[in-house]
Formats: sequence, C-alpha cells, structure tokens
Amino acid sequence: MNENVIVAVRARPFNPDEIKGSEHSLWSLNYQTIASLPPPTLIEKNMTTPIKGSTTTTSTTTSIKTPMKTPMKSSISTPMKSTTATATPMKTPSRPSLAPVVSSTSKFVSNAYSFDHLFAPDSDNMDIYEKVAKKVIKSSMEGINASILAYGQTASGKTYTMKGTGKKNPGIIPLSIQDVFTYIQQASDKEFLLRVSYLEIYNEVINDLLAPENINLKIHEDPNGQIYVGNLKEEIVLSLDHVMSLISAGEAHRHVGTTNYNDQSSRSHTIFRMIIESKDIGGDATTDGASSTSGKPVRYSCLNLIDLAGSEKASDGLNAIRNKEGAYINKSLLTLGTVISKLSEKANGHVPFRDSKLTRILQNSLSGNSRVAIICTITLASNNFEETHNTLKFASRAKQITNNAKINEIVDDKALLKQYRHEIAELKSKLNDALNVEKSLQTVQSEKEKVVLNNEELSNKLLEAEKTRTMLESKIQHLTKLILVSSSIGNMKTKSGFSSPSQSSANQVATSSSSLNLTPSSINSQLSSISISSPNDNGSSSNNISTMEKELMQLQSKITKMEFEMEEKNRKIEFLNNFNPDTGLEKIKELESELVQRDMDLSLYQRESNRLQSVLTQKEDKINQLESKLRDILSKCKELEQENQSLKSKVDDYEVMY
Ligand SMILES: Nc1ncnc2c1ncn2[C@@H]1O[C@H](COP(=O)(O)OP(=O)(O)OP(=O)(O)O)[C@@H](O)[C@H]1O
Repeated sequence: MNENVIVAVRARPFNPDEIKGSEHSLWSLNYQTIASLPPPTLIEKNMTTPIKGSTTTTSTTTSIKTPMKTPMKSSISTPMKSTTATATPMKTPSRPSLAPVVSSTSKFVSNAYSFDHLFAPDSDNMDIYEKVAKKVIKSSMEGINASILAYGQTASGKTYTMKGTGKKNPGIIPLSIQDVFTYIQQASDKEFLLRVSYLEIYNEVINDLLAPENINLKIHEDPNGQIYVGNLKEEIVLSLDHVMSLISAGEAHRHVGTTNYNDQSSRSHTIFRMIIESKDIGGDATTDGASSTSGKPVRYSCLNLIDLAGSEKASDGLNAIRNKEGAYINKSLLTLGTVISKLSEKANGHVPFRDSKLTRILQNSLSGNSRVAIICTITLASNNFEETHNTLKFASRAKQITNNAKINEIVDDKALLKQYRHEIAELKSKLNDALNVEKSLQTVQSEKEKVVLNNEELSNKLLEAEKTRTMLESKIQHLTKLILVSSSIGNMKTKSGFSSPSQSSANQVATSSSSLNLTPSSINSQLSSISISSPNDNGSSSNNISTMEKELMQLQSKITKMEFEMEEKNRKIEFLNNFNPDTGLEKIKELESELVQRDMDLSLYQRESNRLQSVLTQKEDKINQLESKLRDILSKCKELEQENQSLKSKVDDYEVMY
C-alpha cells in the first residue's frame, strides 16, 4: 500500500530551567497545526501585554496572537470549531503546510505546519501510542515492516517518549512490545517467532547493546538489497518481561552523558529491532503440537523502534568529548535530514544513504517497503525557537515521503520459523530414538547390575565352598591318620599273632586280649560299632574315608565348575560393559535366564556343602569318641599286660616250685 510517512509532533512541557528563566511560548497549537507567534517586540502597541500563565490554545486571529508565558494546554484531540479567521487553515490538511502566513497587521510572517498528529504538553505517552504507534505495530504483526522513530533537538523528550520513565509511564517501546504479546495471545490461529537485537551508533561506530563485546560492527547488504548489521546478536524472546530485561541490560551499555541541556542526554542513536515471523496454523495442527503447515508461507517483518540522539548547538557540550559526540550526532542528523529531503522531493536523484551509518541502516525503512512513523519532539520555549523550527521543517519534509509497504511472505525454508519447525520435528524423532536407546540402556544397566550382584554372591559362595573344601581336606587328613592307627591294630592280628612281648603295645593289647576276650577282632568290632557313618556309609571306617574322599572330589569338581562359571560371568560382564543396545538385549535376557539357572545350581551346591559340613562335624565327634575309647582300650591293654606279666611270673614261680 502506498502511504506517506506518519508524522506526529509532540511538545513537552516547560522544564524547571525554562520556567525559572521566564521563557514563553512562541508557538500556538491548534488541532493538527502548529504556528509560530511573533516575538513580543512585534506585538502591536494596541495589543494587550502578554498574558502570564495563559493556557489558551486559540490560534491567531487577524491580529497576531499573544505569546504565552507557560506551556499551553492543547485541545487538539478534538478539532476546534472556532469561527475566527486563523493564520493557517484549521481543517485537517492532507499534506502539511509550509506556507508562510503573513499577518495583516505587521511584517511578521508566521510559519504554520500541519501534521497527522499534534500533541500538546499535557499529552501522555499512552495518547501518543494509541494514536500514532498502535496501528503501525499491528501492521508489523501482519508481516509489514515498520519503523517508529523519535527525532528532535536535545532535551526535547525523545527518550521520554520512546522509553518512558518506568512502569507508571511506559513509552512507545514498552507499550509496543506489550501490544505485540497481546496480539500473539489473541491470534490463536497463528504461531510466531520473535527475535530482537539492540544496537547503538555512537560517534559513527555501531555497538551491540545486547553483546557489549561486539563493537564497531559493519553494515552489509544482501543480494536482495536488504541492509543488515553483521555479527549483531539476535535473541529469541518469549515474553514481555524477557524483552524488557534485555532492553534494560542493553540500556546499561548505551552512551549517556550530561550536557548543558540534559542531565541524561543520549549520546548515541539506538535502534531496537524486533523480527517477527508468523504462520497460520489453521486447523491442521498435529496432535503433538507440531503443525503440518510447512507448505504455508511465513510472514516476516522487521520492526525498528529508534531513539535518536538530539541535535545540539556546537556550544552545548560541556567538554571536548561532549563536543565531539555532538558533532557526530549533528552530522548524522544532517545526513538524515538530507536523505529525508531527497526522498520527499520524489526525484530520482542520488539519495546519500551511505553518508551516515544511521541513514544506511534506515535505508530499507525510509525508501520503500515499510510503514514509518516519526514522532518529532519539540519544546515551545522561545529560547529554542530556531531548533523547534528546524525540527518542524524536518517533520514537514518527512511527511512528503511515500512508502510502499507490503506484506512480506517467505514461501521457501528461509524463514527461521520454518527452519525451527523442521528442527523441532527432527529433534522430536531423535528424542524418541534417544528415549528408546535410554530405555534399552536402562534395561541393560539393570541386567548388568543383577549380573554383578549375582557374580558377587557367586564369589562369596565360591569362597565359602573353598573354605569348606580346605577344612574338609584337613579333617579328612587328620581322620585318615587316626583310622590308619586303628587299622594297623587290626592288621597285627593277621600278620604277627600275640606271642612277642617286644611287639608294640597294640600288639601286646592283642596278645593279652585273647585271654581277656579283647581280641583285635573284638576291638575292630568295637571300632565298627562306634565308627563314623555317613548316609551312604556301609559302616566301615575305610569306607567312610573313601566316601568322604569321593564327596571331596565331587565338591572339588563342583568348585572347579563354579570357578569356570565365574570366569564365564566375568567375561559376560565385560561383554555387558561394551554392550550395544541394538544387539545385546536378547543376549542379556539369555544370560539372565542362565544366571537364574546357575543361581539354583549354586544354592544346590551350597546345600550339599552344608550337608557335608554337618556330616563332617558328626564324624569328628565320633572320632573324638573313638579316640577316647581307644585311649581307654590302650590303658586296659597296659593293665592287662601288667596282669599278664604278673601271671607269667606266677606261672614261672609255680614251675620252679613244682
Ligand atoms: N512530555 C514530557 N513530559 C514531562 N517531562 C518530559 C517530557 N518530555 C521530556 N521530559 C523531560 O525532559 C528531560 C529531557 O528529556 P529526554 O531525555 O527524553 O530528552 P531527549 O530528547 O531524549 O534528549 P537527548 O537528545 O539529549 O537525549 C527529561 O528530564 C524528561 O523527563
């Protein structure tokens, strides 16, 4: 759509210095028109003296209007219905008027300018937002590039207008951002992607306010003729608070300083930019929240909210730094003025966009596909008459510029919104894969833990079994020793008889036992009666031992088997550590069932080992008993031997006697 730049003029109230200095207004405001008043010296003698504190907003009559002492209140929100003749036409003009108005009663030439909106000193930021910015913001939400900028001399209220003074008095920037999010909230059939950047142009150097380490950035032009700043940080934003926190972080890096006119004078131009991408989600959103609207175009717009530094007189700076800053500011504003002037002439001549960073960055906005609103801030004080006049001239020229803003649509995949949608879909599928892998890994992990646990148990059991084996071995050894002694007593009977007194005591026992009916066979039978019996025992000691040895061998072979299993399990644990979830899960299950089987075997072995242990204990008791009986028998044998000796000597005596 072809549209002229929207121009609004805002007059701020007199500041304390101006009030103290008894400044008066040399301007009259009437609806959309502002006209200059003659200086007091020109007021005809027959006129009344200037009315102190007058708040009249009536425009000049046939005679020149009296200058006002204090900032006037404006009734500009409703058109005046005055029937008095005015120096300038009071109708809403379609074009601003630059025509000088000549008073009929003096040589004074009044300049009157008409704009789309004129805001008197008592207006507030919300008024300005509602009347100037709101529709521009709405356009930007619909895919139309937009720029809103504040222009004016130093201390005229640009920052006050653009940023406001906190939550109670927000300026155009916070109000716009708030509206952006309200719009998104209400547009239930659309999805949006917002990203912001924030830069300043200080002394013709571009600095990134969101990434202060990015300084002296360069301007580039893409193949489509779009101007952009390279390496500028763009942050995706999700809420009003998020944006505001970025802005206030950026503000901390902006160059601000004290001048003669403003304690907090902006020493740089700032451009807050929001890239708005939007896409209809229509009715075909998929259940997982992803939309299947990939074929639909993405609307794309660039919203610039610009707070310019103010023009100032060369002598305004307090020191060399301020003067240098002022010189850069003035130079770039002069270039902006020239650019605006050239664009307003509508001739096809050269437009010096490249003469300043500011105009170069604003090139796309000022020269075509963008809605532009300029808020020119002025002071009505007579001591700034010249600057205010210049601002109004600038504003009038800007009003001549026609732009052709249109909705920007991207059909291919260049829009970040589409790229993000693709990425989200890809990531979702990757996430699913990852979840599956995670599940498998969790199973593997728990299988592994089980195997490790089983292995530990197995190790403990193996240790126990080995202990048991060692104990069994030593007991069997001990038992074997004892039984061999007993056997040799039995053997004596068959090999040597009982005749030789020089034979061992056991033999002697055997000899004497014949007379006492304590023959080796009877001892043997006594031994048998007290012999150790295992469940499979046939009752003989040698059988006991061989049974135990057999059991021991079985146990040994079981232990060997268990050791082998342990090794195998260790191999499997190693295998699990290097487990590949795709192939290993089945094997883990097999292993698990094998492990369960092994577990059962192991507890069987354990039971067997316990049984053997108790048999051994039993046998040990019996051996102890046997030992004590053996001792008794031996002592009886000794007694018998002694008896035998005495009997022998008695027999000898008898033989001697008879
Ligand atoms: N409409 C207004 N109502 C009340 N106070 C205002 C208004 N406009 C500006 N002021 C006050 O005037 C002073 C200068 O305003 P501001 O800093 O916004 O000017 P500026 O044009 O941004 O100046 P500079 O170009 O030096 O940065 C501030 O103290 C501000 O609060």
